[in-house]
Amino acid sequence: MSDQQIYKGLAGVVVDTTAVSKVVPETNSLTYRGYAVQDLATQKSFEEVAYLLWHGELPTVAQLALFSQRERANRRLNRSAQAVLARIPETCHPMDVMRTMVSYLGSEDPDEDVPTVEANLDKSLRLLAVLPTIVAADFRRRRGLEPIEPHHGLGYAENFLNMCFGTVPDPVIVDAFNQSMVLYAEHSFNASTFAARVVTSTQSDLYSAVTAAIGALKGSLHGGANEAVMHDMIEIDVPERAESWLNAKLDAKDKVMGFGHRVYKQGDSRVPTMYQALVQVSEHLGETRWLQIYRELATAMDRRTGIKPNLDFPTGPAYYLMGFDIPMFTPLFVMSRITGWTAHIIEQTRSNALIRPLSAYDGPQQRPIPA
Ligand SMILES: CC(=O)SCCNC(=O)CCNC(=O)[C@H](O)C(C)(C)COP(=O)(O)OP(=O)(O)OC[C@H]1O[C@@H](n2cnc3c(N)ncnc32)[C@H](O)[C@@H]1OP(=O)(O)O
Ligand SMILES: O=C([O-])CC(=O)C(=O)O
Repeated sequence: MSDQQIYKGLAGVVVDTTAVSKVVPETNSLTYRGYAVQDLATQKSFEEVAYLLWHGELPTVAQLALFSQRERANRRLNRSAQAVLARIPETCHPMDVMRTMVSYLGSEDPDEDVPTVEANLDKSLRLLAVLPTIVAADFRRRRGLEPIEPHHGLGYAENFLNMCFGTVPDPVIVDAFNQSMVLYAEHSFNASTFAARVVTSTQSDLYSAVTAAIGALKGSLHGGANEAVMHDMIEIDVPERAESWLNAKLDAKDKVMGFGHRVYKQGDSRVPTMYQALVQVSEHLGETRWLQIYRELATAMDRRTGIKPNLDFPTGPAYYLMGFDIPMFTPLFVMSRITGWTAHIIEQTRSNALIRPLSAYDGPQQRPIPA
């Protein structure tokens, strides 16, 4: 065995600087470009936060108007992309659709010899605008429904919800959805963002980096946890069963999805805001079963392990209550995190160094090929 220090999972390793966001687990704080995420979630639209992440400052009224105009103008999925979507089997996971569609869109958007910030910002905006159209069309086709065209008179959240459900829901739902988009948008060097930065560091293109990030987000230790949370809650079924279900899970040494975090050990800074959004949605709809299971599980988990919920824990039931099918939850995360990923891709491009760590070899010693 080597005597080199191993940083398994890169835990605790600082690999670069970033000006996009700051996570301070000790004070339970998360800021995007210096603004507290709780303030952004409750006071700003997702479009404003996207602008902030990409440009470093919140938009003026005129800048936001121009940004929204460009976002609205890029929402339609062209015919060739619609045809690709129609060819992807409905039996696959919707995250496979996301990965394939982003890869396809990359083939329609030519690379520059040397990617400029401006060109990458344009590509990022096109993805921000069109991903909701893809998610909504995929959601509807799985229900045997025709897609609904984007509505240029509606903001990002209203338009997306309208494309999914054929109606703009009550402002309570729109607001909770907007908050989830803001809270999911960015989180420093998480696994999917790091995957995007690794791909970018080889001087590959933005679509390749986003495709890799989608693959990383799909896993249940990362974005896929929001789906797993809801499957678990449905299995638990009634609040009274939450504690015994949890104990059986922990006794079997299984992970409980939606709990724990690589960086936060005293609780995820985004959870209180999303929990309030979940409360609002539950009370508005008069359906508090999932909220009660949430409380029972969180209390029992804390009592037994001290491990706290992460953001995927409240978003799971919130998205379910909003009417989304469970396999669509992680694609919703993609719609939001496209902003953080691309902000990091642009930052990595500006100040690049090939990402290539070392490994300590622990295989067989050198040996001759058998005769
Ligand atoms: C938006 C997001 O991506 S947030 C993350 C979403 N992912 C999940 O919710 C999946 C469930 N959670 C987990 O698997 C983990 O907490 C992770 C992967 C997120 C972070 O884990 P790490 O920092 O690598 O810590 P690690 O997995 O080593 O856990 C440390 C200890 O806590 C335990 N632990 C951590 N999370 C959990 C959990 N969710 N359920 C049960 N035990 C847990 C581990 O079993 C381990 O115990 P041990 O020391 O006795 O072996
Ligand atoms: O930071 C992480 O490791 C995971 C996470 O919470 C996120 O990506 O939002």
